[in-house]
Amino acid sequence: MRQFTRAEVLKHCNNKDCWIIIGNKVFDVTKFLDEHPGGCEVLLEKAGDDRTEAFEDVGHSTDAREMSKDYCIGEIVDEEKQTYTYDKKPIAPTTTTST
Ligand code: HEM
Repeated sequence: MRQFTRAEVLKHCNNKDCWIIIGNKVFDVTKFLDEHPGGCEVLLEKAGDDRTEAFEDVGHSTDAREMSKDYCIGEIVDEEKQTYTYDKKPIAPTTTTST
């Protein structure tokens, strides 16, 4: 898989050339701008940036996650990989404690 630095991805930040980062993967969503059910604005407003939290906050469907694979062009270089908040959550919580 091709590797990119975050600085490199940030250069692709307009409607003719729009990349975003989700979960340390790099997506070229230029051709997807007109097709995104959530609109092109949300993709363009922080084009070139890390959109992991926003992507997760929307609660994208499994279909959406599958669809994103078509646009994946590589990943972030190892030195710049992030640990996201969802990485820290337990995968299968066995108890639900509310305080
Ligand atoms: C490659 C990346 C992405 C793909 C393939 C994708 C795909 C989709 C799809 C298929 C939907 C329809 C609902 C669903 O199936 O979940 C959707 C809705 C939406 N997406 Fe994305 N999305 C991407 C990135 C993003 C990002 C970065 C944002 C940033 C906020 C975003 C915001 C939204 C919003 C606001 C909706 C509308 C939700 C609604 O109206 O209920 N998406 N997206």
